[in-house]
Amino acid sequence: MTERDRLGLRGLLPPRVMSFEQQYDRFIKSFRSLEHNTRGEPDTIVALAKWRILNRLHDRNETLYYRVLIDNIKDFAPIIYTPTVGLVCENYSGLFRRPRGMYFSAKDKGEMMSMIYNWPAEKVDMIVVTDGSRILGLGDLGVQGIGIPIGKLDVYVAAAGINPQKVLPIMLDVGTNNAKLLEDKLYLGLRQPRLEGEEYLSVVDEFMEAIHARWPKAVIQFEDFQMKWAFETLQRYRNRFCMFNDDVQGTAGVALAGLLGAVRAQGRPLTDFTKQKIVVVGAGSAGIGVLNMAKQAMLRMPGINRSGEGHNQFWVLDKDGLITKVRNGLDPAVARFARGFGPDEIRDLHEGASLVEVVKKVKPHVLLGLSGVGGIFNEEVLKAMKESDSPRPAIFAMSNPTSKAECTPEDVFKYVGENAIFASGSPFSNVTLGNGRKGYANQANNMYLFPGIGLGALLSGARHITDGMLQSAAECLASYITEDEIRRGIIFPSISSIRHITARVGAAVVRAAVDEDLAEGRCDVDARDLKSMTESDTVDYVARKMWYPIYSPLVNDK
Ligand SMILES: NC(=O)C1=CN([C@@H]2O[C@H](COP(=O)(O)OP(=O)(O)OC[C@H]3O[C@@H](n4cnc5c(N)ncnc54)[C@H](O)[C@@H]3O)[C@@H](O)[C@H]2O)C=CC1
Ligand SMILES: CC(=O)C(=O)O
Ligand SMILES: [Mg+2]
Repeated sequence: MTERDRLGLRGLLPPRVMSFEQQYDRFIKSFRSLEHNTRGEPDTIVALAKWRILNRLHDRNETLYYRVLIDNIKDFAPIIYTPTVGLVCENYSGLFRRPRGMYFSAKDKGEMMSMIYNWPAEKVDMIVVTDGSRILGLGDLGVQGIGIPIGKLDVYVAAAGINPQKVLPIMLDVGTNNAKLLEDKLYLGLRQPRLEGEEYLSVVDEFMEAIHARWPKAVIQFEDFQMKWAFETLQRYRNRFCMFNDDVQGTAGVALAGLLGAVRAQGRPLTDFTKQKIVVVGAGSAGIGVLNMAKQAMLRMPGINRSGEGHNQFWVLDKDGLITKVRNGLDPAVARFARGFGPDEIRDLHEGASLVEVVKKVKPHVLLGLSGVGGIFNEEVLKAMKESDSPRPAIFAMSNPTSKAECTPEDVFKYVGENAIFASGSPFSNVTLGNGRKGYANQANNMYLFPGIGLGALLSGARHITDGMLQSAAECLASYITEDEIRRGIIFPSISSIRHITARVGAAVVRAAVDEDLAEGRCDVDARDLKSMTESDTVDYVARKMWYPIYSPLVNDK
């Protein structure tokens, strides 16, 4: 009541004061009754209804929203993140009620340095930016892609404890090539084809300079840019700004942790990673990111010729089938992984060979999908995986959202066998196998790493994010799982532990920055303080820095 008096609210609210706990319970109760009342309705209707009730809470009470999210992250991540966030982006024009974040468009050229000051918060720590050109596996969604930075930053708040007052979701609207959106009268973005070449880059350059001018210490995460711009912007900015590309670098670390888990699941030492035969379906920003990081990890292992010559454990397919050295016009990033034609190299395969042919001939240990093509690991492909040279064949169906997953866990345990290891980008339920055993549906999503990469980079005060920092993040995630869990087919921890995982990953990133002499520290913790911390001090420090949602008194009680 004192607070109401001091804020001039007496009479503007009903008399009874509800506690935080009561408000929390009331929300959860209304959420559960929504679940009950929509039982039997189509999945998309239910998903959007759940998203709406959470979004309304987000708009009116940030503290309660984030507490609800943190406490129920396993239940709510599929609503604010993949898969529902994909549906929200697709229907953004109809769902739009109020803006969130900032929108920089091609029309703002020359104005960005001043418009950045329109953002009302004094301080920004974490930025997620997209140009909407490749939203999950849903393609070019133009301005509607803003849902992705919003969802990613919700995960930052929940997992990394970034203060929600200091996050900024950003849409760079440079047009869209999606004909349906260009014709849609309700479409909220620029109705023009995407800028290309130098015109495109000059918009992104100006945007990056504007951000850097106002918040030089902010970490900038690039998200869901189409492949050519994902790689180009990463090369262009990674040594000049504190930025990373989550689809290329975050995904790679998560996939590497999963690949190492698959080696352990076979009861083999980690150094046997160099002998794994890995088929990757999808040679886009995510697939190539994974291949680069996996190759680097192999080259660090003992007994491997460090030039990497003669060592190609990967068979990579894109929409035109198996990629070989005779393919014309290959992007140099992809060409590194093209198969040659030596007797060992090609295994009776040919340029453009189909997935099923490749799996039958190679008998891979791992089949990893980042293709954006739902169901491409069909019955025939999965049955061929049963003949894998691994006693525990691993299938990673990493494309998002759920409709784009390369296969389901049910099909994997049915066609590949109960010993298979399964992981997917979007969440699936575990599968009940015979004898009361469980087939684990692991989630292999970059959400295990990006919050820790961003938080670690921020707290280290490093001016850029190096491969060493990313590698430490991946190794930290890989070592999180115990031998017993691995034996049972669990290769990723539960999303419920995301804060705990993020504190560790964040600390690993800080330590790597210290080791590379890049950590400058932040606020009252300087480079020397960071240097003097042990590993466990660093975990404590990172955990202590996490924001946690409670009502802070605005006035002190008498
Ligand atoms: N689980 C996770 O954490 C992540 C998942 N992803 C998912 O990965 C997917 C791909 O993302 P990007 O690599 O950025 O997209 P991209 O558009 O850059 O690449 C897609 C690749 O798939 C290939 N492809 C298309 N049709 C194919 C077919 N029928 N057979 C074989 N290959 C085919 C294309 O040729 C291209 O090489 C998306 O669905 C995205 O949601 C991306 C990042 C993280
Ligand atoms: C998870 C993610 O970043 C993607 O699907 O693009
Ligand atoms: Mg992404």
